[in-house]
Amino acid sequence: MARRPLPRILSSGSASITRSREIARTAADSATDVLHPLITIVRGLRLLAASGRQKWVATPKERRGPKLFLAAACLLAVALVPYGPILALITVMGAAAWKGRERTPVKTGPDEAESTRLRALYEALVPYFSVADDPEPLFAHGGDWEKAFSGYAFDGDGRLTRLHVSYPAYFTDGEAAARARIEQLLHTKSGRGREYHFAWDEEANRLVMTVLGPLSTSVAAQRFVTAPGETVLGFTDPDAVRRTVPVRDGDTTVDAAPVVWRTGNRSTEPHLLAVGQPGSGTTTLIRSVALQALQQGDVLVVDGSGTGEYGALVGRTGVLAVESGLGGALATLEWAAHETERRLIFANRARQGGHPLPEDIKRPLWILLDRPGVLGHLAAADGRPDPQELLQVPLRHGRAAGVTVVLADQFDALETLGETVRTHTRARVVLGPASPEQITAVLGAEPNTTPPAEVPAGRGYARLGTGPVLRLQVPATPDPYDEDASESHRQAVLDVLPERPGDERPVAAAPRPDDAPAAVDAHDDRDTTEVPVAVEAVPTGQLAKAKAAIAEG
Ligand SMILES: Nc1ncnc2c1ncn2[C@@H]1O[C@H](COP(=O)(O)OP(=O)(O)OP(=O)(O)O)[C@@H](O)[C@H]1O
Repeated sequence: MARRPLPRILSSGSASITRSREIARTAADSATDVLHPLITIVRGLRLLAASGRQKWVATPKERRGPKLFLAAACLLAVALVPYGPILALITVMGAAAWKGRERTPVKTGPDEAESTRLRALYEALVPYFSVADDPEPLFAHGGDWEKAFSGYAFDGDGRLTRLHVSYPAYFTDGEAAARARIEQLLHTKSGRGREYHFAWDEEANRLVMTVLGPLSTSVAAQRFVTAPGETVLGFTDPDAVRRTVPVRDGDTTVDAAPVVWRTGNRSTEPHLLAVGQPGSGTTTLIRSVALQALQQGDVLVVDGSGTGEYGALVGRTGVLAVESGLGGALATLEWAAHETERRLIFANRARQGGHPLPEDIKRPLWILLDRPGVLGHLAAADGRPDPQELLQVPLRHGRAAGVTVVLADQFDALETLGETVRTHTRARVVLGPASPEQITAVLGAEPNTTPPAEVPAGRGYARLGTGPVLRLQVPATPDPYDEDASESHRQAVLDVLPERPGDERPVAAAPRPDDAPAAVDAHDDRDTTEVPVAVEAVPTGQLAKAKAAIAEG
């Protein structure tokens, strides 16, 4: 059926109506612009009159007479003074203009979009925070969300950044699963991709959700202001720890909140285990710990990944060995086990005899083991003992002997870690993207934040013993020979690296005490029988003897 055209009056009429409306709107806008000063003065006069009336009403009756007399006298004076009335008029107009000026309105409540968001959140929480026979439900479909949300804040994009939720006392906030459901829901509804912190106040039945800003990634390796025996694992949220340290951040110095790990014979977490996905920054963490350890102690590095990422440490003062081959690793760890026993015996003798500790056992010894899982695999294939077995003595007795063990591995190697390692590494770190379950498996507790799916390298969580789970950003400590790393960060590492005594000589020929192990070149010698040549240069060293024995059989 052919469509009949609209009557002319209707089709052209609507266009002319729209045009007239536009003209009227433009005229109104222009008039408002022109009359704006007048409108301001009138508004101001109205406000002045209102405030005058209020003052008059508030004046006690017995004082009204004198006030009236004073006002009349002023008026008379103004009238008699030359140009008085004109000046008075200008003053009143000026005061009215000032009073009537438009001020930015103070925001007193959520706008429409924000109210809609809060209502949606409230409705989503109803099934979790209500029961059928509650006579006065705080959460009910179509209920009053303002009673349940006592505080809230939004960012410039209209996304929630803080929310205070009051919940009914019968909600099972003691159950981790119940809490996790609420956290998951709030996290999802408030926008993914950000990290949320949840603080449950079980006594007051209140939950505070806060969106956490990202931790700074610009702090690089440097000499941190710490006491002897303290190592900065990284930096966390300012309100999570009680202390701050001044750190260089680019060209400025800022106060940062450190995650400080205490080692030594009073430490309750004498050894550390770091776990992450490949590329999450565990090697960088070990490098950062090594640089700090070298300020007061000696370091043995065993690099199971064999990628030569510790090459910059080779031959530095205090670096006793950097090993990556299985044979060398076994020998080094065997030496470390004997050294732990020796230190223990001498320390006991000194204590029993009432003497101070001998100088040669005072310097802390650090055993840094990256990817022990790989070495364990190689050892099993070659019918040799797992290097982890040699760690039993340092792990068990290291605290009293001034020996600290740091291990790092990937999630998939967690099962290969033995019982001794698990029991004695009470300082724990998880780096990189990880599920709440993975984090809980390593730290023994859930983080009270929602781990985001994407995190920069060196970002994760730390837990010292039974302490709280802390967010962590490890200082940027790249391999200074890694040309892909930032030049300033590489230079920062070079600045804190100890010197190489006699840089012009071969590393192995550097002078060492007789019983100290040799500085061994960090080649990835996957040959499991060959002992690195450097060891032969110190035939009197204990490490050399141990290596020779292992090489023989
Ligand atoms: N804290 C950090 N700050 C800045 N960059 C970092 C940090 N940690 C690691 N990186 C960068 O991330 C990359 C991987 O780091 P790293 O080698 O330490 O990871 P990994 O966990 O040992 O990985 P893999 O075991 O696969 O070698 C490197 O380029 C390193 O410079």
